[in-house]
Amino acid sequence: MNLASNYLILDMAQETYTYEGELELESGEKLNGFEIAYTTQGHLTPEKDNVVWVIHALTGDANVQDWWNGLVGEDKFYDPSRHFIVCANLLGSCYGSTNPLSENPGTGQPYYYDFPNLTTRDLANSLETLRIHLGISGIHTLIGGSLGGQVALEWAYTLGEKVKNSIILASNAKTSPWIIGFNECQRMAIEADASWGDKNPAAGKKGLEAARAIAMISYRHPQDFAIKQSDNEDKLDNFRISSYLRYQGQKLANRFNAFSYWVLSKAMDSHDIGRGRGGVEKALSKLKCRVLAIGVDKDLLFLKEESQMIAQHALKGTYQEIRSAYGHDAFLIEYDQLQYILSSFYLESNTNT
Ligand SMILES: CC(=O)SCCNC(=O)CCNC(=O)[C@H](O)C(C)(C)COP(=O)(O)OP(=O)(O)OC[C@H]1O[C@@H](n2cnc3c(N)ncnc32)[C@H](O)[C@@H]1OP(=O)(O)O
Ligand SMILES: N[C@@H](CCO)C(=O)O
Repeated sequence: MNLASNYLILDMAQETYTYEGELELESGEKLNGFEIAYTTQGHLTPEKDNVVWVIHALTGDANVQDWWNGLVGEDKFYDPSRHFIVCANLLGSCYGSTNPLSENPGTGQPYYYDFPNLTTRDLANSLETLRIHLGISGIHTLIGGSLGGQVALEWAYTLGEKVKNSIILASNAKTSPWIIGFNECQRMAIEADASWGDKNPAAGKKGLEAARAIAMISYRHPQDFAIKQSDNEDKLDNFRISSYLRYQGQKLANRFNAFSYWVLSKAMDSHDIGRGRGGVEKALSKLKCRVLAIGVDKDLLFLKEESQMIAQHALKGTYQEIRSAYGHDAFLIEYDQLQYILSSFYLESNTNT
């Protein structure tokens, strides 16, 4: 960890934080200790005013400079020579944080199907323990897309004045029935795999392939597929899009597992910033930070209207839009537009990072 260094440390290695207490979950269950894998890049200024905390999406990890390499890294918009960049692997995910394949301290065996249900609020609470551990008193910018945006919004609510700017990309304040429906179809695909139910890390792997293929249809726009996956020659079968979706399914199943996918997709379903707080609009109006909600014009999953709604009800909210045929995944890809939108946002408030 580079918190106290006087020197620029641009290299980043993943570290693990262990929380030894009990995390009380919204479900009423308790997680008896957990680990969070995280990375930091750059160093904290003496004023501790340069923290950029990034929260990854459904299948991301703590290595933000890899999956957001057009935005984070040396000479990029968020640059470790100026910013102290933190990214943690979400609880439940399989990239180093406690997840269903981790050992259940109660049994000495992996949790598998006994891993508790998590909500986006639980995920935010687990990040809060890491913030305290790192001695970060204030966050200049909290930023995340999709599931990461949901967790960021939840966390911004409880952080209050400890966060100055929240940037919520292709996300929402409450998960819509449309998104829950997509997630349910994906979990049905996992359940339809005969190996689901086995106590084995590979259980549900074929089902996960199908789940990712279903998800890809929601992450892209028909225009993107028309451009990239149309067949030129006359065909009766073996269409290009079929091989693309199968390939994407295999690619994910080779780097992820069905247990973490299940837990995180359920967490996404649970998201509702207004639960127990008098509703979504009231909760948004209580956010103390500036909120930049960025929608994607062709996002078929997290509709741009949902981002607009965040900006409309947040006390200090702004809406900006990415125009992209990629659809939902544009927030991971459209770097030029993102840089322009982010620059304008910081210029407007004179809160240069
Ligand atoms: C350890 C880790 O990897 S963790 C973190 C990485 N992932 C994340 O953070 C999650 C967020 N990232 C993502 O979801 C994705 O990486 C995105 C959205 C940014 C980009 O998605 P991609 O799959 O790279 O892009 P795209 O949809 O263009 O697909 C390209 C791939 O499909 C293949 N492909 C394209 N068309 C076809 C086809 N018709 N048939 C078969 N394969 C095809 C390409 O060869 C390419 O393969 P490759 O990934 O092995 O190079
Ligand atoms: N493509 C993203 C999901 C959409 O936010 C991911 O795999 O994490």
